[in-house]
Amino acid sequence: MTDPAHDLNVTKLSKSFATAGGTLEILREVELSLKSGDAAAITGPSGSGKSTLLYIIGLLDVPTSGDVTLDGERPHQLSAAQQARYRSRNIGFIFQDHHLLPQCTVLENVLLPTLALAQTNREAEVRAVELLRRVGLSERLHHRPAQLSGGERQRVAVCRALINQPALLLADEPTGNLDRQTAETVGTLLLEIAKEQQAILICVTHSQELAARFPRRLELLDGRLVES
Ligand SMILES: Nc1ncnc2c1ncn2[C@@H]1O[C@H](COP(=O)(O)OP(=O)(O)OP(=O)(O)O)[C@@H](O)[C@H]1O
Repeated sequence: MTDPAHDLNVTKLSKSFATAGGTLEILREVELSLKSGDAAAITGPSGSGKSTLLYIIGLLDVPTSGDVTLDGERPHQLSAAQQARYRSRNIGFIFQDHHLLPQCTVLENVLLPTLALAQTNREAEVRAVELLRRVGLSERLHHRPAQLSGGERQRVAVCRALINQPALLLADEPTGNLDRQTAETVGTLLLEIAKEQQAILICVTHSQELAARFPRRLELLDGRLVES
C-alpha cells in the first residue's frame, strides 16, 4: 500500500483579490515544504486565507504569484483537462460537508474518483472495501448517505479521498460539523490512514483540539504561515 516518497513545495505563494474597495492581499509569499508521512494542521483567524491556501494547493484556485510543486511537477502549469486528471490521481480532498452523492451507495461514492482514472473495477473495489472496513463501515457498503450518521458520512468521505492513494490529502475543517467524540474518531482515522499510505496531510481547522494532534502545527497570520 506504500507509495514512493512524495514532496510538496509551496514557494512565495501570494494571492490577492481585486475588490471595489481595493486589492485584498490574502496570502503573502507563503512558504511550505512537506514530505510523505508529514501531517500539518493550519489554524488562523476567520478570513485569514486558510481555505484559499488549501484550494490553491489542491488546484481548486490559482495563485496570483508563486508556485506549488508536487514531486517536482508544477500542476498549475497544466491545462484544465490535465489538471482534472492530475487532481484525481494525486490529490484527495475532504470538505467540512461530506459532499457525498445522495443517489449512490457508500461503496459507489468511494469508487467515484477511480472512474476518472479508468482503473480496473475489481482492483478499485477491493481497495474501497478494505478502506471502508478500516473505518468501521463494512456493514454499510450498500447503504445510501441519508441512512448514515454525520460521522459515518464523513468517514466515507475520508475513504473517497484516499481511494486513489493520493500523494496529497487536503482536509478543510473535516470535523467542523461533528460532535466532539465523533470528531475525535474522524481525526484519528485521518491521521492514521494518511500515515499508513505515506500521504502528505494538510488539515485546515478551527479546532485547537484537532490541531494539537498534528505533528506540525502552522498558523496563518497576516498572510504568512508561521510555526505555532
Ligand atoms: N473571490 C473572492 N473575492 C474577494 N475576496 C475573496 C474571494 N475569495 C475569498 N475572499 C476573501 O479572502 C479572505 C480569506 O478567505 P478564506 O475563506 O480563505 O479564509 P479562511 O481563513 O478559510 O476563513 P474561515 O476560517 O472563516 O473559513 C476572506 O476575507 C474572503 O472574504
